[in-house]
Amino acid sequence: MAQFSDSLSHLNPSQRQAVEHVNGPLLVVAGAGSGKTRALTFRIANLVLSQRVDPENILAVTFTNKAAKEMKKRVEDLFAEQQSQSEFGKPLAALKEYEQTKLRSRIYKTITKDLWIGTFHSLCCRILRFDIEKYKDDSGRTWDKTFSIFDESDVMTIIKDIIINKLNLDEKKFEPRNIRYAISNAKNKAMSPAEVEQEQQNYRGRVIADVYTHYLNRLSENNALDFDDLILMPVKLFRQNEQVRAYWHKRFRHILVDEYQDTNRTQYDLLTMLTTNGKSPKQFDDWAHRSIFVVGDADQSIYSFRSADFTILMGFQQDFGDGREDADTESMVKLEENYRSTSNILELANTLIDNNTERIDKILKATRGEGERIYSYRADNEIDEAEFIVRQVETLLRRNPDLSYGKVAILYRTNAQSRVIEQVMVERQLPYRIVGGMRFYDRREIKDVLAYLRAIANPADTVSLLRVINTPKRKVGKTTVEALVRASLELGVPLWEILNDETSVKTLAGRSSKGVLAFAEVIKKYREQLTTMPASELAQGVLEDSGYLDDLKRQNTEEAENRFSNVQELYNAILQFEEENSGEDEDQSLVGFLAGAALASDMDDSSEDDNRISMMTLHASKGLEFPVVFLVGLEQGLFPSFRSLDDPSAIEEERRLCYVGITRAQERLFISHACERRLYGNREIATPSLFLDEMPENLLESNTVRSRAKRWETSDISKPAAPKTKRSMPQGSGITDWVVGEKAVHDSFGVGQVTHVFGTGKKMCLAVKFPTAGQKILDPKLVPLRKVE
Ligand SMILES: Nc1ncnc2c1ncn2[C@@H]1O[C@H](COP(=O)(O)OP(=O)(O)OP(=O)(O)O)[C@@H](O)[C@H]1O
Ligand SMILES: [Mg+2]
Repeated sequence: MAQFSDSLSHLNPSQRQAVEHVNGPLLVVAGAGSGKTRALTFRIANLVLSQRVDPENILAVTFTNKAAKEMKKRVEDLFAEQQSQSEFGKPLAALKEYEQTKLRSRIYKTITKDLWIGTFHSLCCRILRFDIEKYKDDSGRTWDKTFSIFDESDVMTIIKDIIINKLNLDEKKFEPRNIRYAISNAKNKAMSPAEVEQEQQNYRGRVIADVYTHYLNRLSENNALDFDDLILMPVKLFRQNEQVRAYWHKRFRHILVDEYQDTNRTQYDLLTMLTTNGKSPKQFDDWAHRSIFVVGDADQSIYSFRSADFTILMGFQQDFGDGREDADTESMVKLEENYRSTSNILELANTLIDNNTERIDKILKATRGEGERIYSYRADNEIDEAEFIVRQVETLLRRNPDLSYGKVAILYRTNAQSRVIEQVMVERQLPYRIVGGMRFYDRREIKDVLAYLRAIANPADTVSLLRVINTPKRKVGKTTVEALVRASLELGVPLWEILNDETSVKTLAGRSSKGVLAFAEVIKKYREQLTTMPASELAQGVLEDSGYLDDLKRQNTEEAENRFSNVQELYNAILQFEEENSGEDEDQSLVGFLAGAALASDMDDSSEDDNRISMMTLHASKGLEFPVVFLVGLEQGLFPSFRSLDDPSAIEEERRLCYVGITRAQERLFISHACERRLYGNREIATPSLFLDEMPENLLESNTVRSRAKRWETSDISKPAAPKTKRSMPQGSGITDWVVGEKAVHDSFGVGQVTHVFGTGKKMCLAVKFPTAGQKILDPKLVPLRKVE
């Protein structure tokens, strides 16, 4: 019978050493395309298939959804091949199609359910779905399992609301985006609002701390987390609760991390706590049945703006390797052969990265032939650049029958660059897809549907309720919404409690109350069926009852049709989720689906095999490879970016990004720059990138003699005018007849106590708590309310 160890012959001796090193810590460092990810996936297969490790004991982490998907696919292939040999005695390809499908679907289950392969965010989300109820933050805030995950636009909505409406600040002086950035930074450094204030010691620091506090409250009131919390919270929970930590430590006996150079401190803390159960790695003495295996390349560290720190990679051996008494094996393996690129491409990459000073020299030898020279194109402008790409793709495909659109990638520095290229591709009818660009889950209609579902699943999620309270239009105006929100804030109860009470809604919403009540009715109806109705049925029901689908149909425009088919695609995703989780003890609930959706990226990824040109930013291209690569926009101020121009270490990071881009190419690499470019609305003369200057002439072929780079002096990127500051709600100062604490008699509800007085004079309303009917908001001018003497 074939053994998995036979497959190890597809590895070189160093890779094999890495794969077969079973317990203890191991670091694999190596340049691009040297088979790090391959070693990691083989190692997973080897642990399960040769070492008989239970898949549940394995955790493999990486940074992007696309990379995680790729990793799952590679592991699935290895498992399938092995299973086919041992069950049928022949290779997978020799099986009948239905046998292959059956085998693969069985393996797919193991890989997605037992084996944890995913991004840091998805891993943490899964942990929190088990244990979040055991967590309490420093101010006693708590969350429950139905938590929502707020994305960047939800977060900005909250921050803006706090700055403008809550604190009445000028958003021009305190730009929401900057404040958001400061808060995220503080969170990642585990700083509390008080510590932020202390550190800055000025008015701005006080404002940030203030917004930060309100923001934290708002998240917990909504039973929601942001992306920073997803990783921080498990770390804090592990510090707080030894039992929880010990459970996960025991479970993940083998931890594997790809792209380790991009870990930040929090992620490092999480990994260490899982590995050593809170002990310092040096003191940890139970390596007999566990391992931590990390692979990375410091030259590909490109996420310092998200606090990634490649010194963590460099410190691995010191942290985990040295000083261990049972360190009988080496704790580091180097891989020195590149299997991906032609030697011309590799030499270009190696020469470029050699200009960085903050690096450790390493060897990366080519194993493939010289290949063709790199073609460098100087375009007149961005349109000419796009036309060049399209022309080249057409020619390459005509001349080379083995090539197809799916083997071509276009990489750029910023998302904005894609538009012109897309336009030309559409004109020339070339199929393409944007990888990780406008995410499926960021589209308006998808966010609307998810908001409905989140509002149903999580009663505290006010942000979602507000998103759809008037979508489709139900004649619920801004004033009504403000009145409802104000009441919930003043009473300190979730908005839902107000919406769920007919009397209160009628009082506050007046003529709009019909729309509000209809909306609340739908949410209520499905909330009652949350645990009994399958997620797909629930989604369909809510979309029909809310009028959302009808509204799209009625619009009868191409755009609405598009949106309609996206909504259908989401429905398909829910069905798929249910199928994948159809086992007895599996989570098929709406809450389970929503957690996955919050973390998913581009749904286009699912059609992996389709034959389209891939377009993406350089950041999104990490870990991937393509036979043909176009690296565009090599201009000063664009790549390297203008922000990095006066900062040597930022330039080094841009250079690493360029290194990542070049090393994605297997056979052919095209690089281009334009002499003039319109970007962010301004037409600018562009100067070739300094990186072009650093590339050896003998490797390049070009449509022009290159001129030496001149620095791009200025970059006047004007910001769009900020919207006008909203006025805060007027505060009356009249005297009311009613005071808090007074008793009131209502014809139907009986005797109650006034708990709150809203507004004054004609606008006055009361919140009254009745022993049987609960809290109601009432307008004493409209309903008979008597005082009790
Ligand atoms: N020993 C080997 N023999 C033949 N091909 C190999 C070998 N190791 C890796 N490869 C191939 O080389 C290519 C690069 O491998 P892989 O993606 O694992 O590299 P990597 O080091 O992870 O690259 P990156 O740094 O870009 O993430 C892949 O196509 C892989 O299948
Ligand atoms: Mg890799």
